[in-house]
Amino acid sequence: MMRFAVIGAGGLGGFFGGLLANGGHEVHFVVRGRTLAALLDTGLSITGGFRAHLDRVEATDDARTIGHVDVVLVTVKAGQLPDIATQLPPLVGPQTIVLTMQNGVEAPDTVAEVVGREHVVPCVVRIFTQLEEPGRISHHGGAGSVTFGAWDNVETPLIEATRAAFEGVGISAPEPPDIWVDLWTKAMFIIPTGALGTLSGQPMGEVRTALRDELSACIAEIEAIARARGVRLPPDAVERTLAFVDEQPADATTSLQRDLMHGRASELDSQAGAVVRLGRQVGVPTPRHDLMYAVLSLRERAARG
Ligand SMILES: NC(=O)C1=CN([C@@H]2O[C@H](COP(=O)(O)OP(=O)(O)OC[C@H]3O[C@@H](n4cnc5c(N)ncnc54)[C@H](OP(=O)(O)O)[C@@H]3O)[C@@H](O)[C@H]2O)C=CC1
Ligand SMILES: CC(C)(CO)C(=O)C(=O)O
Repeated sequence: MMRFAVIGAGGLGGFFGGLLANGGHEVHFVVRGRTLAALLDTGLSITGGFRAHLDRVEATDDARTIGHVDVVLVTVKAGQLPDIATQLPPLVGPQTIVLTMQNGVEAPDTVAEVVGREHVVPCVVRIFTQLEEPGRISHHGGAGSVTFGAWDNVETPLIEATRAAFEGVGISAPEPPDIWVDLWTKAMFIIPTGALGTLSGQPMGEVRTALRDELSACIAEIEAIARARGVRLPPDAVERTLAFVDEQPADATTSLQRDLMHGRASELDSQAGAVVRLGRQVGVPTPRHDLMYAVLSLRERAARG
């Protein structure tokens, strides 16, 4: 059995932490406010395709009370990473690995600045979960997968054991050939579909047909940045991404899209914003993302009040 710390107990943190605790692993949640009170008072439940109920879970708002763990799951939203910087160091011993589960491509670097890249294991989640209320998580759709790998893609016994822990609780966790390819591949899917979907007010079925040329051009902007950064994408990365979009249910939307459509703060800055920033860094023009980011920033500002 392994020792985990899970920072945040929202859709992803509550889901993974709950399943791992239910599977007999030692899991400590690092949470705050209402979530801390709910976890300590009523435990944690997961509904949907995966189910679990835990009357009691270990939770604290101070990671120093936990000490070193084998694995940290960082599950706050990308924009919340700076707020947890002080919670990370007490959890990280010489061997500890820290999985960054955020959408977008910047979280591994952000977390590496705090704990060192030798501890960071970038992670890509292809599972849909939702925080219903503190301590109550729902799972939607298929079983999905979680992929992760070391910064240099070299498998270690601890990463292997973590894979086995996920698999042991029913979560597919295959070893990706190159985690950076995986991370950018998901970004090429989620960022353009989310931004175009929000701007048009349409789900993926409409975006991939009525806006196919724009979608393809947006994906190509992200592809160009990835290549400029040395990510070894396959030659037909754009076509593969379009094919993946085509496989999604016609009414699918992304979490960013749902957040902005409902007037909630979103991960716009770490998605379209990151494309604009990283494009400038490597000298790749991103005119479509520049425009989408500028327009959607007005919505984001309104949502943040
Ligand atoms: N859910 C999903 O299906 C998927 C999500 N992702 C990515 O995973 C990341 C997390 O998403 P998701 O789980 O849905 O988001 P949620 O908003 O459901 O969960 C984030 C949790 O982090 C907590 N949190 C924020 N700041 C702190 C802090 N300083 N200390 C302790 N807890 C904190 C929040 O609690 P509080 O109420 O206290 O703010 C909240 O419960 C995102 O980057 C998302 O893009 C990727 C793939 C799928
Ligand atoms: C599509 C999904 C749920 C993939 O798991 C996602 O990551 C998002 O909408 O932000």
